[in-house]
Amino acid sequence: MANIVQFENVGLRYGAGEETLADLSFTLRAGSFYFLTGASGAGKTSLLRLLYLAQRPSRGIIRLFGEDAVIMPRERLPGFRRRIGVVFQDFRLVPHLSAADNIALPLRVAGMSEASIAQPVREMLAWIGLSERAQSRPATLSGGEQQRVAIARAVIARPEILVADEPTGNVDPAMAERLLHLFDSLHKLGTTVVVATHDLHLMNRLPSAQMMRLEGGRLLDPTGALRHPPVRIEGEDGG
Ligand SMILES: Nc1ncnc2c1ncn2[C@@H]1O[C@H](COP(=O)(O)OP(=O)(O)OP(=O)(O)O)[C@@H](O)[C@H]1O
Repeated sequence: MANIVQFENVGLRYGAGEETLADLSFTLRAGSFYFLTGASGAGKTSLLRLLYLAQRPSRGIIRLFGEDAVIMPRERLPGFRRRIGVVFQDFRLVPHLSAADNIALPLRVAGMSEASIAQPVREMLAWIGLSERAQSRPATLSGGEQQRVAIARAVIARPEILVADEPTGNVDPAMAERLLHLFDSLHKLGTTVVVATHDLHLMNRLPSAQMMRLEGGRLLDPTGALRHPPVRIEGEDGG
């Protein structure tokens, strides 16, 4: 299975103080499911931001889809980001757009015609159980409903990687389980999934997932799944 994400000696420092993240070296396999855990402030959101290219590291190498993402020309970043779906901790739905239009956003950004957008949006709304609320604005939806719209928006363009930051933080246990089921069904379709969570119960529901654990700015590898032999990138080292 291909290595879809590779970090080598990555460090992240905000301002002049200590590094928030230090010596991150790990590999994520395409098609695997990872939980990212760690105490509040351990750096989970920071690691995810590095992963979806919202933040550049202070040092080290990050390879995504086999390419060096740190030295990548700025104009190529949007194309790369479109291959990664993100569920933000605070949803970040567009307030003046309906649920359907929020979900359609990535397809519109990708330049798809209106005629070809309608069907996948309808399917997504049905998948998250919100067909009846297609025209509702985010402010009129419950936290769990907004969460599901955010997830639908993150996955509608079929990203190769799905990153979710505390996606069950605002929902009851039954809804958390349902959301986990949504992520797992994507994973079964081949998407690489990374979910940051504090929720032990949730992690126990998916014993086959790999664990990433941040402590003191360093990454622990409790299931031994994060270190694989580095892949040789074409064109590197004269190769
Ligand atoms: N933009 C920033 N500028 C300066 N410091 C930051 C910034 N973002 C995060 N930090 C600091 O980096 C550390 C890690 O924060 P981060 O949000 O990554 O942790 P987290 O594990 O996601 O926490 P939580 O579980 O509470 O969401 C914290 O000490 C935080 O204050």
